[in-house]
Amino acid sequence: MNTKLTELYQQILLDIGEDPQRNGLLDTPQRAAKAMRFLTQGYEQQLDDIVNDAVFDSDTDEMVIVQNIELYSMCEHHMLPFIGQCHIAYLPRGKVLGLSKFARIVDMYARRLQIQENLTKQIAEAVQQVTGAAGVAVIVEAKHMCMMMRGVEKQNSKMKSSVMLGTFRKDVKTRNEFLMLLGR
Ligand SMILES: Nc1nc2c(ncn2[C@@H]2O[C@H](COP(=O)(O)OP(=O)(O)OP(=O)(O)O)[C@@H](O)[C@H]2O)c(=O)[nH]1
Ligand SMILES: [Zn+2]
Repeated sequence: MNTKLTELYQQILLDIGEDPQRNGLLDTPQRAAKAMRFLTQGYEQQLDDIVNDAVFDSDTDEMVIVQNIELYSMCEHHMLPFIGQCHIAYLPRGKVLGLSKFARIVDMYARRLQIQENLTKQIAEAVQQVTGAAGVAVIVEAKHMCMMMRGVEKQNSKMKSSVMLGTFRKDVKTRNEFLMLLGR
């Protein structure tokens, strides 16, 4: 498969002083292109397809939390990975979302070039949109390779970002209940 992206990776190898013809690198441009397509496949996905009508009627209005969803994204400044976890809570209002769909929503937005703040907001707004919930809370905690492998080279710092919508934003008690259930 000789796509444009494959050719560009060949060029990168030359540019960094490598020999794309040496044995170990022969298939590398193609592999790297395939990996990059995978890591950015979120651009080709739509929320409706991801959710696939897995929104079910329910009369519960109690808080639901999906915790520790792994997250692999890439920062839009350096195109280096940031890796962490996402926690999502919502207050259903007549509808609940299929459990796996929270992880699919996280992946859809994570597999794009992102900054963590925007990623957090996009996940929260998507959950709000598909569930019509009374409130949505999202926390993302992640380590950024651009801060670890290069730049300031800090190995232990972690970024935490949160977005609170609806009741989670307006009502301190609800927010505190969420944080308590998360173990914060
Ligand atoms: N707020 C935010 N900043 C991020 C995120 N990912 C990377 N950054 C930051 O984006 C900034 C880009 O800063 P620049 O000064 O333009 O780039 P740089 O010279 O490579 O910066 P250094 O990383 O400080 O070496 C850096 O401070 C990064 O740490 C993110 O998800 N959110
Ligand atoms: Zn970065």
